[in-house]
Parts: sequence; C-alpha cells; structure tokens
Amino acid sequence: MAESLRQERALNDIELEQKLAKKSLDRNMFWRLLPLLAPYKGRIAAIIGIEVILVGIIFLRPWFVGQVIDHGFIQTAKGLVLNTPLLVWMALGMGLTWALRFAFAAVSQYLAGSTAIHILNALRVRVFRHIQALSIRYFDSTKAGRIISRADRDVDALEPLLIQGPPELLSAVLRLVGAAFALWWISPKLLLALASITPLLILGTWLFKRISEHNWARVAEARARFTAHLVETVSGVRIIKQTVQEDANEARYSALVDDFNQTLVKGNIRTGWFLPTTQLLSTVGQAALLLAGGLGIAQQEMTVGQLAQSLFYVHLFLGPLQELNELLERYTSGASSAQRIFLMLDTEPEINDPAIPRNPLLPRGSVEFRDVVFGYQQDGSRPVIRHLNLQVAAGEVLAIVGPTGHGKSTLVQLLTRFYEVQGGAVLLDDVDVREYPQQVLRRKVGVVLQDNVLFSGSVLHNLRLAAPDFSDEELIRAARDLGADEVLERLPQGYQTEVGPLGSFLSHGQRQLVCLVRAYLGNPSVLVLDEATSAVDIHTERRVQVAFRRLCEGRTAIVIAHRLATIRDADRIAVIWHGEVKEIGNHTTLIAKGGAYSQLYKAYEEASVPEPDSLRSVA
Ligand SMILES: Nc1ncnc2c1ncn2[C@@H]1O[C@H](COP(=O)(O)OP(=O)(O)OP(=O)(O)O)[C@@H](O)[C@H]1O
Repeated sequence: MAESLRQERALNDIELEQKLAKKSLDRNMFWRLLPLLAPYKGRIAAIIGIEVILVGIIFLRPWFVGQVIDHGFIQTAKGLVLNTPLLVWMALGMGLTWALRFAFAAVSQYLAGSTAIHILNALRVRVFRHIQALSIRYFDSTKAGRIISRADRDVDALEPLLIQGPPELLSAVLRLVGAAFALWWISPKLLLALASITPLLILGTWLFKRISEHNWARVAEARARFTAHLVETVSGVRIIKQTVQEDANEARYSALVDDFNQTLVKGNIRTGWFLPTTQLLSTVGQAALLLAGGLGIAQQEMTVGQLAQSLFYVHLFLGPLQELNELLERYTSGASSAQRIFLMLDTEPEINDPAIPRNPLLPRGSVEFRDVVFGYQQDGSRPVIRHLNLQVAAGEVLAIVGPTGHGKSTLVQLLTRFYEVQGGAVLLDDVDVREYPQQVLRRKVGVVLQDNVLFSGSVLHNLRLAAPDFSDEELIRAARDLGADEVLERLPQGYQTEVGPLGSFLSHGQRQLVCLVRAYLGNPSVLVLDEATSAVDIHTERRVQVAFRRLCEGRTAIVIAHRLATIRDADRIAVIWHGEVKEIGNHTTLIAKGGAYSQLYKAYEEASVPEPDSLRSVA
C-alpha cells in the first residue's frame, strides 16, 4: 500500500510549493537564512570566539602529555627522578584547560540557546504573518497539515543548523587544520602517512552527503504527508465517525506512517555504511602513522613523547572529518526545510491591496456586478459565473435564489474579494472592489454564513471582535436589538459562556445568532446573509426576521436563501442559473411571470408541506 501511495502522489511537497510560488527550486535558498542572523552578529561572534578558544585549549593538552613523557623524569647521578615542578605545572595547566572547557561550554550554550529562541521566533511570526496574508486559493490547494509543518517542524529543523552549526563547523575545520600543522611541525612524515587516506575519506564523505540529501527530502515529504492526514482527521473527526470510516482512515494513516518509516530505514541503510567506512580508513591511517612514527624514533628524528602527542593529533585530525558528515546531514535536512519555508514565503498572495487605494467618504452601499466572469480554475476552463450583470441599489434588500452549485455563494466571495474576477468588475459604491484596501472592503461588507465559525473564548469575547471598544452592556444591547438575547441569555453562563474551539460548544442556531449580532456590531454598509437563518428554529427565526429588518434599515442587504419563504418580502429577487441572472423582480411579479422563480417556489412549497406520514412519525 505504501508503494501505491507513493505512486499516486501527483506533486510532492516541494513541487507543490514551487507551483504555488511560481518559482523554480533554488538549492542555495539555505543562504537566504543568513540575513536572519544579522541582528545577532555580536552574540554569534562571541559564540565563534569561544569555539576558537576551546579549540586552542584542546591543542594544549597533547603538548602537556608530550612534555610529561619526555621530561617528567630526569636522569641524575642517583638514577631517574621525578621532575616535580614540571609535573605540577603540567597538572595545573591540564586542570585549567578543563575548568575553562566547562565554563565556556555553559556560556556558549546560553548564548546559542537564547539567540536560537529569538531567531526562530522571529521566523515563526514571519511565516504566520505570511500565512494570514495568503489568498484563499492557496488554502484551497494546500492541505492544512502541510502549512502547519512549515510553521512548526520546518522552523524547528533549522535550529541545530543555524545556531550550533556554524560554530561546530568552524571548530571542526580549526581542529582539522590545527592538527595537520601540529603533525607537520612534529614531523612531515607523520602528516604524509595520514594524508594517504585523506582523499578517500573526503570522497566518501562527499558521496554520503549526496545520498543523505536525497534521503532527507524523501523523509520530509513522507512526514508532511502523514501530518497532513492527521490534521485532516482531527478537523473532520465527526464526518469520519458519522460515515464509519475509522478503520479505512486508520489504514490510510498506517500506510502513510509505514511509508515514512520505510523511507527513513532505507535512508539509514544507505548512510549506515558511512561510520564503519570512516572508522576503517581511520584505523589504516593510524597504523600508517605509527609505522612512520616508529621509523622516526628509530632514526632519532622524534621522541616517544612526540609520537604519543601525535596520536592525539591524529584524533583531532580524523574526528572532524567524521563530524563533518553529521554536520552535512544537518545542513541537508535544514536546507530542505529552508527551501520549503522560503518557497512558501515566496508565494505571492494572489490578491493584493492597490498601490493607490480608494475609499469613498460617504459609503452608501450600492453593489454592482458588471459583466463578471469567474471560475475557480485559473485557466478559465470551467467558468462558474458567466458574464453576469446585477445591480443592487443602496438600501435595497436583494434576495439571490437558484439551484445548488449555480454560483450564488461565489458572488459573495467575489464581492469580498476572496477571489479575483477573471472578467468584468465588481463595484461597491461605484468603485471597483480591487481599488479598496482589502480590510476596508471587508469591513464595509459584513457576511454571515451558514457554517459560521467562532473563536475560543466567551460569547462576549466573540461579539467584541466586531466592536473592540464597546462595553459589555453595549454588546448585550446589540444582541437585544436583534432579538438574540433570549437565546443567548439562556446559555449556561449567559454571555460569559465559553463557545469552545471554533464555537463547537454552541448549537448551530446559537452560533448563527452570535454571528448575526457580530455582523450587526460591525455596522457594515452591505450585509450579506448566506443561508444565515437556516439553522434557527421557527420561533427564533421570526424574532430574527423582525430584527433583521431593523438591521437592514439604512443598509444594503443581499440574502442568499434556499428557503424561499424567508425572502418573499425582499425588494427584488434574482434567480441565478448556471452563473447568470435568469430572472429578476419582486415575489409577486416573478410568480405572475410563471418562469424559473415560480417553478422554484412551487417546488419549495411542495417540499415544505409536511406529509401526513412524516407528521405521524414525528408524533
Ligand atoms: N473553493 C472552490 N474551489 C473549486 N470549486 C468551487 C469552490 N467553491 C465552489 N466551487 C464550485 O463552484 C460552483 C458554484 O459554487 P457556489 O458555492 O457558488 O454555489 P451555490 O449556488 O452557492 O450553491 P449552494 O446553494 O449549494 O450553496 C460549484 O460547482 C462548486 O463546486
């Protein structure tokens, strides 16, 4: 199954981001991380400075050992005696190097840790800000889990690379070069013996780096896929339970996790030979050095102390070569995270504010759809709205009706500029909606949807989002004006009731009422109600209808409804059919005309009259 999942994939993570960002993949994106470090130049310089001191300290220790071996005992007339002053100095020196090691390690950790927090938090906020600014179309085509991966895991993956990576790399290079010099200084023979295996080590490291680069891209992709599935499951858990899809859903998740694990294991197998290879080469290198050293001692070119000292330098030379592998792996995993983050940050919002925005001083609320053409496919292959013309006068109540899927809600999306028209224009107060700053436009057009969303917090907290400066009393008064108070006061803690995540602790009807009051508080010049009262019971609905008329006073209202009884009183009713206005007029004239509206109305009335059987079953 995991194999089939891999094959069914149309676009991988990076390809998808590439497509959305309309940019080709640039492997050097990693370097774009460097400006993030700029504000912390001082701290980073301190971390690097500490690393240099620590490397210097490491090089002192073998020298102490060499001194003790060669000069720790002095040949006197009485025989060999301990060179006590030298031993004491060397022991003190050794102790001091360890004390410095501990002290600097703590300082370095503190500096690196606190710098990391600042840099990564700044990046996290930047990613978050960008996510909020992206256009709705991005969210249509990108799974939530993928987006969360960017802001969460991908940012985390940069930490070891960005902060500890550069000092560790510097330390490795310094130790490598320093050890080479030290060996050369003791005897060029030693360095040459070791150099015999170095090209092989470098070649091996380079090969493994290439393999691990591929591995990391595959592992990250597989991980993003199962995270995306998890997020979808969490948000759609009710539907999954309702349709009894738990087993099938779990099987799919297991397959995705399995795919991830297989990718990980295969990757580990491929890179697993790196360590034994380098260990083997290191052993050969040490043997060559000991041979060269033995020869040097026999030819009295070097002392035993120097050979012992050189063994430490061998470790200082070979160790960094092996560490480089780990650092390179970190680099490749971080680089692929950086690629994904920057590809997302490079995705331009499809909808932007105009360079010179307009905002008429006297908002009236007239709306016009002028020869509008629109389809959700960007290539215009499947138009949903086809050359639609519709004018709504300021203060008018216009109802939009029509069969499902014919484009009613799409008109609202175009009015609030969640999508851009592909032809024609949408005008608010005779100004193209593209000329308004988006936030201004969306404040002018209040929308209450059928599937309303609230934010965690109390009912009052949610109402206050529309009117931040209002007191509790003013918010409650607004609810009362609208006739929502009776229902909302009956909640367990009244207006202080917690609504839960996305408002899930409230019923559909209660949620809609809160949203209606929220829209009322926003005081928009155009109010759009998309099936907004459909979940409210008959009793509540009547109250809302009365209040709704009040709410419409002095502003334009566009009401999208399937339950035609609720819109009979509208000033005009437009029938939308295959993305066009098929009929327009008031209820009486449209019924008299006997066209599309009268058919819809007849069908609605027939469906609304309860059949005797169904009444009995309710009883
Ligand atoms: N985000 C989207 N991406 C792609 N297609 C979409 C999207 N939203 C809607 N559509 C499609 O556009 C068409 C019109 O949808 P729209 O929601 O405007 O219909 P509607 O008339 O409001 O339907 P309903 O009465 O059921 O709410 C439908 O075919 C729908 O599948």
